[in-house]
Amino acid sequence: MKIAVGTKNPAKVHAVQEVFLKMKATIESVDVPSGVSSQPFSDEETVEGAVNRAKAALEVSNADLAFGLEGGVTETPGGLMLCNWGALVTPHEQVWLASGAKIVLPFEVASELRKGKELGEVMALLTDDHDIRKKEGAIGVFTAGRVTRKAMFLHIVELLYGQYEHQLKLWKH
Ligand SMILES: O=P(O)(O)OP(=O)(O)OP(=O)(O)OC[C@H]1O[C@@H](n2cnc3c(O)ncnc32)[C@H](O)[C@@H]1O
Ligand SMILES: [Mg+2]
Repeated sequence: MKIAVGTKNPAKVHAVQEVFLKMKATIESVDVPSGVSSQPFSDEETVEGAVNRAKAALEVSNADLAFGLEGGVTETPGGLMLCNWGALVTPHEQVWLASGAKIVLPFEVASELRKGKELGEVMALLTDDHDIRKKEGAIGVFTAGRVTRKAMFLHIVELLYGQYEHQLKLWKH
C-alpha cells in the first residue's frame, strides 16, 4: 500500500509514519500547495486546506490513500483557538475529515495573529527556535510538552484511518 502525505513538515510526516509503522506501507511525503492562506483563520479555511493538500498529494503521487494535514486558528467566545484538521482521500474520490484537539492561545499571541502575523513566526520569536513548528509546535509549548504537534496530528491520522477501516469492514459484509 502506498500512502501519500501532502507536506514535508516532519511533525506531520512522522505522525503518519507512526500510525502505519506495523503495516506494509510506503509513505511518500510531497510538497503541495494548501490553496488557502498561509495562516488559515477559521475551521472552514483550515479544513479546506487539509482537503486541498490531500487531493493534490494523491494526484502527484498515484498513491492508494492520501492525507492532508493543516494547521490554523479560529475565533471562539473563549478566545483565539488553535485548530487543526486532517483529510483522507482515496482514488475513488471518497473524503474523510477529522479535527484535532483545540486550546485557547495566550492573549499576547492571539493579538499578534489578529494583527496579521503568522503563528509560525510568533512562536519562533517566543521560543527563540526557528523550527518550533517542525517540533513540539505551539500546542507542545502551551501544554508544557504534554501534547506535541506530532501527537496531536497522530490522533487526527488515527481518526481518519479508523473511519476508512470502518468503511472497509462494512463493504466486506
Ligand atoms: O510545511 P507545512 O505543512 O505547511 O507546515 P506548517 O508548519 O506551515 O503548518 P500549516 O501550514 O499547517 O500551519 C499554518 C500556519 O500556522 C503555523 N502553525 C500551525 N501550528 C503551529 C504550531 O503548533 N506551532 C507553530 N506554528 C504553527 C504555521 O507555521 C503556519 O504559519
Ligand atoms: Mg504552511
